[in-house]
This record gives sequence, structure tokens and C-alpha cells, in this order.
Amino acid sequence: MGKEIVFDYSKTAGFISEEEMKNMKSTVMGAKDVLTAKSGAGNDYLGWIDLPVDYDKEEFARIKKAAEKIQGDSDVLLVIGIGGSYLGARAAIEFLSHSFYNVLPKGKRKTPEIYFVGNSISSKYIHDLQDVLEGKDFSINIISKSGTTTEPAIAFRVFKEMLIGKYGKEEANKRIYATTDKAKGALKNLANEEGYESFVVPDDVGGRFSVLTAVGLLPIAVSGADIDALMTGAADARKVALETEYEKNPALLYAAVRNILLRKGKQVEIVANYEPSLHYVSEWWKQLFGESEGKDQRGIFPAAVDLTTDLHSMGQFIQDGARIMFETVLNVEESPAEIVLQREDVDTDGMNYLAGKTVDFVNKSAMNGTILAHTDGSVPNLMVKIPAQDAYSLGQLFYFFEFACGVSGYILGVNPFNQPGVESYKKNMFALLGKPGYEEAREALLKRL
Ligand SMILES: O=P(O)(O)OC[C@H]1O[C@H](O)[C@H](O)[C@@H](O)[C@@H]1O
Repeated sequence: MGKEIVFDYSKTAGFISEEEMKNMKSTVMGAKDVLTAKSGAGNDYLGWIDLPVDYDKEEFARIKKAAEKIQGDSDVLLVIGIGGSYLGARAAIEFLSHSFYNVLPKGKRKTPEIYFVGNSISSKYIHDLQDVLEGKDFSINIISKSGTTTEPAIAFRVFKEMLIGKYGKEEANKRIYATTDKAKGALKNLANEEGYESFVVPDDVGGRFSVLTAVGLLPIAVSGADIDALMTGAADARKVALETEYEKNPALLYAAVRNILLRKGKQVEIVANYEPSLHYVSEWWKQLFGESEGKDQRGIFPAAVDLTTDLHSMGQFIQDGARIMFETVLNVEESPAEIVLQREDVDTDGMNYLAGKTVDFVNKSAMNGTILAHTDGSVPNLMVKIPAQDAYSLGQLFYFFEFACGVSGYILGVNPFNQPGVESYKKNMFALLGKPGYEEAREALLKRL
């Protein structure tokens, strides 16, 4: 086992006593048992628990082969998907790749540019992306578990047409990779008809828990990241989550602490990172916890800030505004890059006191100072220590949060694996668009607009 993710809640001492943590044990262990015995609500969607050790090896090999083909014949990969069919891949690619991956000069980046689309309904975004593709060879990975989601379906129509225009239908079909349900849905039917290479979102893995299936793995592999290490990290975190006693189990302790804080009125959890490349990990985390816990008029509202950036915008509120939140810091312990600050002859900016120090030392000092300031401002601070900015650590992080989320949702008393609330806006949108079958709803809505 490599260096493990650590969950540190020592800074909550003024808010949570050791006794409260002990008192929570039976509740947490009960929730864990319900999860692992698959006896709770939503138990049809627990395929993610064993995924890191029990995945389709043949498909895994096929993902690597497809990634190699895309790397060989494409300047650009378009990844079309939304929600759970988008955020995991983007989180991983941004965390594991060069900060300026897409604009690196040829030679410095050996893998295709990767653009995400189908995650909004913006004409401008689609139009501008068409400009980027001009003169470039490209492939498409269309990802949708249901195969019917509006945003990706619209983007796919546009870029499929462009692909066919460029290569003709036969070659275009060889450049389209469909990740969807194994048997049903509009996308699966189309893939069968057109002969796209297909990858499976397993029935028992919901979108927001699907990053370690082909949903995440194909785009991540195309970026050149090590998907074997990603799976190993997840498998090691699984072992820790399943086998470690409560007192030392990061996922269980995190689930316990956040529920104790919620019961004390802390209704918002802010995930804070100090690395821009963690931005989409926070976005992935927001969907994971937001869709899993936010229901039945309950839940912790998941928010995120990028620091130190947002200390200059949201810092005031976190320090001093309504006392409704706690903060969970994602700390990459070892920066993959080192920059040492130099001494200047004339110390006009007054920065010479930092000469000889690394930029990461300054970043970590900002982090430690902020944690103490926020703690003093009655914002309980938790920390997830990520040993390194690599695939192994990220695999652990994904699994750690997924497991904690399942346990935490059961402690809260909700079904963590459905998302009924997402349908309401869709019904209205379909009605307003004039989709067949929504005629009556349309009339009623138009009167209200
Ligand atoms: O993969 P898809 O079926 O296209 O779904 C994409 C996303 O959209 C839905 O509306 C759900 O709220 C998400 O949980 C899901 O991840």
C-alpha cells in the first residue's frame, strides 16, 4: 500500500468533543453495515463499492486500446456528457495533467487536446468550440448513462454532423465512442445501428459514482494518465474503508464529524482547495454530496472555494458572515513543482524576507494561517490530506469520498442513491419545448410565464 489519504479533524476540538465522536460510533457503524450488507434504500446502486477490485478486465483493456487509437489519430478528443458523465473525468484530467494542457506546444504534450461539451446549452460555447476544431483531426466520446439527457444529446448532434462532414459516415463512425447503458436507451440503439465502439455504465453504478468505470476511464486514459494507478489507489482506499476500525477509519470519521456538525446547525460545508487543479475535484464532490444528501428537505449544502483566490472575494463571509458553515480543506501535501523565491538587490516590494523560500511554503503558510483564522471565526475546520498529486492518491480520494457519502447519507436518513428532485426542471423544460406528451403541462406553464 502506498501513502494513504489522511482525514484530520483535530482542529474541531473546540466544536466537537471526543465523547461526541464516541457516541456517534454505533450510528456510523450501523450506517456502514446497511451500506455494505446492501440492505438500505437505493441498494440497487451499490456496484461502486466493489468496482476497484471487481471490474470488467476485458473492457478495461479495450479502454486502453481505444485511448491509444484516439491518441494516434486525433489532435482533439471531445468529451460529451453532463453531471456524473462529465465531472469525474474532468476532475481527474485537470488534477493529473499540466495546468495548461490544451495549449501546450506540440512536442510538450503527446496526447490530444481534450474539450468538454454537452455540459450546458450554450450556443456560444458550441460555436466557439467548432472554431477550435477547424483543421484538426478529432474523435468524440459521448457519455450518457440514460442516453436521453438533453444537453449531451444536443452537443452530440452538432459535432456528429461536423465529424461526418469531415470524414464521411463510415470513418466518422469509427471516431465515435459511446459510453452508455449496456442494453437500453437511445444512445445504445444508435451505437448498435452505427457500429460505434461502446463502453458500459453498469446498471448498479449511478452517474455520480461512475468515475472509475469507462465513464471516467476512457477520457482519463486519453490524457495519458495512469488508470492502473487510479484503480489501485481506489482499491487500497476500499480496503481501508471496509476493514479499518471506526477510530482510525478516515471515511467513517468524516461521515461522523459532518453529521455532528450538521446537528449543531452547520448547514453548509465548504470544500476549500489551495491548488487550481483541484477545482473540478471540488465540482465532482459537490455533485456527489449534493445529489446524494439534498432531499426530503434535508442535507448539508455542498459549496466550494478555490484558495487563496477566493480569500480575496469570499474570505470575508467565511471569516465573519452568518455562522452556518464548516470547512473541509483538500491539502495536497507534496507539490509536484518547486519554485524558489530569489533575493532582489532593492527590496521595493518588501518580499526579500521570503528569499530562499519556495512558493509552496508560502501557499502552505497561507493555508495554515487561514485554517486558524477560520477556526477562530467559529468555522470548524476539517482536512483531507492528499499525499501527492498523482493518480494513486486521486483513486484513493474518489473512493474515500464515495464511501463517506454512502455512510453519511444513511446517517442522515435519506436514500443517497436516487435524485428524484432533478426531474422537476426537466419536465417543465420539455413542456415548454413542446415535446410530445407534455401538451397539458405546457398550457399550464405558459399561463404562469
Ligand atoms: O449520464 P446521463 O444519464 O446523461 O446523466 C447525466 C446526469 O444528469 C442527470 O440529470 C442526473 O441528475 C445526474 O445524476 C446525471 O449524472
